[in-house]
Amino acid sequence: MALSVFHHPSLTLPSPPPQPSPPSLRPSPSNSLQFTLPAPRPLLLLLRSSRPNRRHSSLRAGLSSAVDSPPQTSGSQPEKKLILQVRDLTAVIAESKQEILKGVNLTVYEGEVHAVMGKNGSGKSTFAKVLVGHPDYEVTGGSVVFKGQDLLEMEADERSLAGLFMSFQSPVEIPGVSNINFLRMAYNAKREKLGLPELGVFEFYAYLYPKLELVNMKTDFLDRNVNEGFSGGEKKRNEILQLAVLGAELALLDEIDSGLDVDAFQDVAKAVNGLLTPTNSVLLITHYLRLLQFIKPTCIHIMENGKIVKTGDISLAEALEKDGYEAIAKPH
Ligand SMILES: Nc1ncnc2c1ncn2[C@@H]1O[C@H](COP(=O)(O)OP(=O)(O)OP(=O)(O)O)[C@@H](O)[C@H]1O
Repeated sequence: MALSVFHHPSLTLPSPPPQPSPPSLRPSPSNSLQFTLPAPRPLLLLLRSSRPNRRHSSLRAGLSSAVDSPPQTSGSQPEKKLILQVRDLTAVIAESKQEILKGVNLTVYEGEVHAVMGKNGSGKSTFAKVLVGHPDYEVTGGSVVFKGQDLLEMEADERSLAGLFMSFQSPVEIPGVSNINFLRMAYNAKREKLGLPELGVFEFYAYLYPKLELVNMKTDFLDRNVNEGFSGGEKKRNEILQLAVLGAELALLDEIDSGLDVDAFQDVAKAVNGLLTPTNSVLLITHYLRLLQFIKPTCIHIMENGKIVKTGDISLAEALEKDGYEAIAKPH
């Protein structure tokens, strides 16, 4: 799921590209859907449920030691804006109350790319999903400040409108909603929040078309239902298309490199790099050094058993590739 898009839509709306090809929207019954969908809370659709993820009342004291990014500024350089500050975040699975996050600490400044690595089941995806307010999880302690606001007090769609985007490891299918309708609804919801007029079908297509090129995606995918029948690689491209359209000040990208063929991997990595600006930030979850050689991280964090246990530079991922987790993921 971003505009140079990583910018807030209001700041980055391009002037309509000259003579876009007419949208491949046919005045068919299926297309009429796009005009009749209920008021857009499209990001909630991606979370599968509209159950809000409210902060648990019994907040506990932090459990782990802080592991932040290295110092961000030096000497006369202008101070960077703090985008995300996670302190001692704990969370459980809402249904079973099993604790998954056991005190996560992480600080992200504007323009930074953070990578979170870790063994299967260590809690990486849960961390990202908790940040976007996924209803499967309940926060039990700690704090998250996003651009100066208490993120945990915000509903999932408010988080998205505030500039947080997540591309899911297993993107959800949304039957009955075409990709272009979904994108337009989500984008117009952001514009509405900014007090901007909605974009009509043709205006939106003009805005969308260059982004399709960015991710090297065929227009055929616009008329198909969101992710329905998409291959794994097509879903990943579609996630990055969503990001390109919606923009984000912080994009959480969960294993965008998994299941991609060589060409798709390069397209996706290039597209993410193309969306990076000095003022937006990315948190990448990945298992592979290869992605981090394309999208250069500011820092790499290793998550183990629901905590970040180590933070370093690219050499951490290199050591991991060479020696595996046992060799490097020792709590300090
Ligand atoms: N909704 C859920 N219901 C039951 N168990 C869950 C749920 N969400 C997460 N878990 C469990 O929490 C643990 C952490 O899962 P998570 O998906 O965050 O791991 P991960 O580090 O992203 O793993 P991977 O690298 O395999 O993607 C796992 O043991 C997982 O089975």
